[in-house]
Amino acid sequence: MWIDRSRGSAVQARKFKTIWFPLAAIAVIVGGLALLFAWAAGLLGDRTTTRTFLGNTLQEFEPGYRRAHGKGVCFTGVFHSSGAASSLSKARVFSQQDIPAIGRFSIGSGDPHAADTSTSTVSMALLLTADDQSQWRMKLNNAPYFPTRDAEGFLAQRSAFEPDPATGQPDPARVAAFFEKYPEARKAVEYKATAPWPRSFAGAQYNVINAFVLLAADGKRQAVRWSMRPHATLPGLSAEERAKAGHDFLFEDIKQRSANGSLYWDLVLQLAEAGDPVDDPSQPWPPERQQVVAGTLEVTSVRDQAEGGCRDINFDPTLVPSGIELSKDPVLAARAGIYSHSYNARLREIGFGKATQAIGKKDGE
Ligand code: HEM
Repeated sequence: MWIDRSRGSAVQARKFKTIWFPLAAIAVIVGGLALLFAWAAGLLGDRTTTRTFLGNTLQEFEPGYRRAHGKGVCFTGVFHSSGAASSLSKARVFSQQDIPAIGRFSIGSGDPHAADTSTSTVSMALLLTADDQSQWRMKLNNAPYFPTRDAEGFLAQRSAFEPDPATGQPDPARVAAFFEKYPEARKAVEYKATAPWPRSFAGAQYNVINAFVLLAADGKRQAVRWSMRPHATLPGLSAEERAKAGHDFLFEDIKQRSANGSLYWDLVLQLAEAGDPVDDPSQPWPPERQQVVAGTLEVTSVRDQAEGGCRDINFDPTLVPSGIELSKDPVLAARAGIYSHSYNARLREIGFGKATQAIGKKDGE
């Protein structure tokens, strides 16, 4: 029998050209895209992504709560602008007299049920909505500065101070290596070791830490940081008082104080001068820098976070009104993505009915 071998190989070649080659090309493209997406999402390699900061809190966490500062309480009030900053920024918040405010007090712990004595970090989040519908969101901590010059330093610090399972203490060699890379962090660690423990949310000064730039109507730019300076002056907790303090003493205290009348904080702008480190949140500016009291926040009521209106707000500090701009501080830039990841996770859990406690329901309701 005669076999036309040349015809067979021509068929093979056509098959390769019309079927196998396109299939292989599609497989390479799809595989490449999958790898690219995995890399972009931080699932491949050891690149630092917004996910890296949240780690396993995206999966293994009490549903519906913030991935940090989970224990909090909502407040409402009014921001009374003094007008003193209106020449520095064209943002409406600096000229409108009374602006509705919603916010949140929280403690720094990730655990939404932590004892109030488990951390000395207390915080305020705030959203002001002016009559031109512009919004100013911010998050402030009682710490005066960030430990490290960049966001990766925050991760490095967390892992360096992780207790060694063998000793229950941080490994001194890892801590030393961290300080060698981030020498600026010594200042914050020493501050934390000696800083007073807050007695009340009402007496704490809350600091924005990252710098922003005010843009005036005449086009002038001024770098600033700001603080919420309390009218109440309260001493820190002594060690004995701390040992005796109840599990929720800060939250009980603020509910009681606000029931007795309004609570006040001045919004104090600190103006940078030439040469001040505007893009490094670990470096405070000299205390003698000019200050401007832009207005006063009056907190009129405090309510549980499950129903108080602040639960589903992302107080992302990069969402600023026209007249306030972001500095080039890398920690500020990193925070936007981190907060949006945490926000997406908790709202998704609420949406899928997994967050009974966080929304104030009992199991089975
Ligand atoms: C790389 C650094 C940081 C990381 C990884 C981080 C992480 C987080 C996360 C995951 C949340 C929960 C957000 C949500 O679900 O809405 C949060 C909340 C918060 N963070 Fe940060 N943060 C960082 C830097 C800072 C800085 C510099 C400040 C101080 C100004 C700050 C102040 C706050 C406050 C006040 C809250 C609570 C906000 C609220 O009540 O809604 N954070 N943080």
